Amino acid sequence: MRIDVVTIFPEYLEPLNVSLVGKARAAGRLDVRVHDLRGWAHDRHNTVDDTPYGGGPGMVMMTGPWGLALDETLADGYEAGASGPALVVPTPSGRPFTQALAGELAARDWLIFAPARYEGIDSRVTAEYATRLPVYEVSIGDYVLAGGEAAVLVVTEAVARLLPGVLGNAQSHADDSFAPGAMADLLEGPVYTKPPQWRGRGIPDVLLSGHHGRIARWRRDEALRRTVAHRPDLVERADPAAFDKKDREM
Ligand SMILES: N#Cc1c(-c2ccc3ccn(Cc4cccnc4)c3c2)n[nH]c1N
Repeated sequence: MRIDVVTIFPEYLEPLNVSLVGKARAAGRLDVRVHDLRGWAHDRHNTVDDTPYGGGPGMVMMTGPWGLALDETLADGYEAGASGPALVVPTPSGRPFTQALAGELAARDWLIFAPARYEGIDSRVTAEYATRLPVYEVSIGDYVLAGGEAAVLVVTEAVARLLPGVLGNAQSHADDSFAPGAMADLLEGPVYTKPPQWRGRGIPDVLLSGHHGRIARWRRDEALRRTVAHRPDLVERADPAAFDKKDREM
C-alpha cells in the first residue's frame, strides 16, 4: 500500500517513522510519502487560507494549493493496483471511523490523506475530487481537534495493522475488539502476564487451568462484562442469537 499525506505540518507525521508503521515501511509493506501543502502555495507568503464566504469565525483552507497538490500527487505515475487511489479527509463532520471502515481502507492499494487545519478545506475540493476517485470523509470521534493530522496517525495505524504480514500474530486480528466474527461488537476483556503475584494481586485461576474451552468462555464473559459496563450501546444492538453462536465457537 502507498499512503500520501498532504499537510501544512509535515513534522506532525514523524510518528509514522516508528513502531508498527515504521517497521512496515522499512520492510517495504508500506510506502508513506508526506508532502508540505505550502509547496503548492506560490504567493510570497505561501498562503493556504482565507476568510470564509458568508462570514463567521476562523479561516478556510483555499482551493488553489489543494488542487495543485492533489493533482500532482495523483499524476506522479504511480502504478496503482486494481482499486486505485482513494482520498481520505479527516473532519469532525465525517462518517465515524470504525474497525469495519479500517478494513475497507486496508483493502485499497493507495490512500491519499488531506488533513486540514483552521475551519477545514473549501468544500469545492472534496466535490471536485469525488468526481475522480472515492472520497472518504471520516471522523475519529465525537470531540473536536485543531486539525486532521492526529486522525491521519490513527487511521494509518488502524489500517496498517490489518495489512498482510504487518502484525506478527495473524490471530491478533480475530481477537480485536470490534473485529468481525466472534468478537464483533465486544470490547476486549482483561489481560495478564507474569509475575503470577503482584502487590498481593494474583491471576484468575481459570487462566492457569490449561483448559482452553473454559479460558475462551471466561474471556468471552469478561468481554461481555466490560462491554456492558463501558459500551452498553454495543450490547443493545447485538443479536442475542450471536452470543449463543459465540458460545458454540468457544
Ligand atoms: N477526524 C477528525 C476530527 C476533527 C478534525 C479533523 C480535521 C480538522 C481540520 C480542522 N479542524 C478543526 C475544526 C474544524 C471545524 C470545526 N471544528 C474544528 C479539524 C478537526 N475534530 N474531531 C475529530 N474527530
